[in-house]
Amino acid sequence: MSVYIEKVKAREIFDSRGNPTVEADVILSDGTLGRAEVPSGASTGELEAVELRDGGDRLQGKGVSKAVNNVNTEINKILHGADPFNQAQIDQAMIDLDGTKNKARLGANAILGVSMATCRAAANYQKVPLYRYLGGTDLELPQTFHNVINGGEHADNGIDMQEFMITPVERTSFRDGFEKIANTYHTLKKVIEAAGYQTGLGDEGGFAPDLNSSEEALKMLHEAIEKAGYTPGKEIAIAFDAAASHFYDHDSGNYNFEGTVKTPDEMGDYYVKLLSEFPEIISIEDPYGEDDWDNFAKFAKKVGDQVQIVTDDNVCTNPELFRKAIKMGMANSFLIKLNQIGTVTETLEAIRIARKNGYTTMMSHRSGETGDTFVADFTVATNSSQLKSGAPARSERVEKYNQLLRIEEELGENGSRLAKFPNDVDFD
Ligand SMILES: O=C(O)[C@@H](CO)OP(=O)(O)O
Ligand SMILES: [Mg+2]
Repeated sequence: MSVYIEKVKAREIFDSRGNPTVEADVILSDGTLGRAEVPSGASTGELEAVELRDGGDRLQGKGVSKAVNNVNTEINKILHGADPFNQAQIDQAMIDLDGTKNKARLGANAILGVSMATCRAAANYQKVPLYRYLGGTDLELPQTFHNVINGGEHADNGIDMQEFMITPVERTSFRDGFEKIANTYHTLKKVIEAAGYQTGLGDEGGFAPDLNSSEEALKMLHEAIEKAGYTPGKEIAIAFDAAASHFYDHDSGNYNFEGTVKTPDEMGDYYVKLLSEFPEIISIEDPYGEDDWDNFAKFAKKVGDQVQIVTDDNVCTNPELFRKAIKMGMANSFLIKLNQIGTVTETLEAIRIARKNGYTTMMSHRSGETGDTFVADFTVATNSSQLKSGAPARSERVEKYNQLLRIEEELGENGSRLAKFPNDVDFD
């Protein structure tokens, strides 16, 4: 082996919500550096790998010095001399060192930082872009989903559903699609202002007007698409992440949704009504709570042939949980978040399982983000076809899209393939 890992080290930096998070460096024996920053979620699934926080409370600005220390001591010790091109071996060594099922001892934030930084160091050593190092050839640019109205745990307003997204359908290039999204975003601001609401932003850069209903948010999106000069469903479509665990009542099994109590069936009727009112809705994420697998599966079976149903909080990018969901037929799409599982290798395994079983994959940022664009390269490298990374505003979100613009340029604007929704999968 000509080059090996000389040193691994980490430090505490801050994320887009002003909370401490981990940055990891992997330094190779020839001095090559790979660096990665770890994002952090708010609406986290119960079964996510553990983000190690000093004092344990993830949203109170608590530090990550324990996770940083684990990188600088134990992880540094076992990875010294390791082959940076053997990603699977490196990830497995950290999993074994941790010794728990959910990375609770060393912290998924510690392990993921090193896992991603290793990919970067290897790519830098070979002097190839990250997406090439991880993905090789035959790559496509994803369809992007932009959260432009924020609710739920991402905003302080009366909307219970978490994310209202717009996505470009008909587009001649990635750039063309992104320009259409930016135009719609600017028009949406005017629509919200005209209706007399504030246009302050939520965690993911979308507007957070104090509306009282999700339906009202969808109406505004519909109006903004039209006023921007596009046809809803043709050039620009709509998707939402209900993140329903947030309004699920575990005791009664009902949903406390925007001033009403709905049974699971009533919740389903509500979504069906939204689908008929807004036929431009093409994707629904987490319509049911994370403990409500049966109703989730029932709903997916009912409408899954007409709309993409994405599962996030229930399955947490965990290959084992993916298998359970597939057996139950509980959705037709998986959300993919690196830090829910904690290593690059396990994330690749989750994507492979999804693909083999005809599920689409939507790659995702976290609501607490950094300037790191790893997720953009990773989406292209894995041909994940879909990426949600927030609004076309605020640099921790936009940098991911800017990276995709650069990748499109590198691949050759006319020669690059654009992902087709829904990832060439037939929902029937
Ligand atoms: O629920 C989600 O899909 C994510 C990302 O948008 O939010 P968070 O990072 O807060 O879990
Ligand atoms: Mg979600």
